[in-house]
Amino acid sequence: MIFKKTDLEDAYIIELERLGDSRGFFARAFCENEFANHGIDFSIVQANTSYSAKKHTLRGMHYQDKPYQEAKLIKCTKGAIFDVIIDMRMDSPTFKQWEGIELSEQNRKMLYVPEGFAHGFMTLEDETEVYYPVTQSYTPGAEKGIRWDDPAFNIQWPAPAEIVSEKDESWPFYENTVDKELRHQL
Ligand SMILES: Cc1cn([C@H]2C[C@H](O)[C@@H](COP(=O)(O)OP(=O)(O)O[C@H]3O[C@@H](C)C(=O)[C@@H](O)[C@H]3O)O2)c(=O)[nH]c1=O
Repeated sequence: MIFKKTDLEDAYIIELERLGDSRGFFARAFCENEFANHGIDFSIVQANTSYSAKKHTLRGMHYQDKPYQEAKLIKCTKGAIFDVIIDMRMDSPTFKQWEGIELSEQNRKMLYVPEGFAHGFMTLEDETEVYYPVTQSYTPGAEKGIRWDDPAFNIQWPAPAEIVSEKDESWPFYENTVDKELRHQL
């Protein structure tokens, strides 16, 4: 696995290290030891698949509150997404910064999302599937979100969002509530 630092502290783009032969190639999609070599303890407790029928469906921006924070390893197995993370850790040098990367069936890249980051994506093709192991069980009471179009972050999505869930439409704007909640947790 090839780990490449992103501009955000502790987040990585991971590319496959292909061992090719006449059949095709073999590559690790996860390796506990290689993660440990990068200082990451990634203990999978759940793995999710999401399917979106339509291009420009947007899911996000999601995270779980302390003590249920989760790390995620995002891989697009069919179609393509613009995957976005925001560093929500108040003590991080990249606090409140966002980064986006295209993950696709073709490029086979993965994004390692550390605990304390909000995560979301926009599909770039119809019939897109995303597969992602996570390090925490789903905890509905700890589910949090911020709006994908929040001016506090100004995420540059590649297209207007066409399909968004009611839940994602109803997340608060950061400056109104999230900032106060996060400060309260410190
Ligand atoms: C996330 C999740 C949802 N659900 C249920 C709740 C609901 O009935 C249905 C759909 O949930 P949501 O609308 O929250 O699904 P979705 O908007 O796809 O949520 C996901 O978005 C991406 C961006 C992430 O980063 C994930 O961690 C997760 O938050 O599935 C579970 O049972 N387990 C889970 O782990």
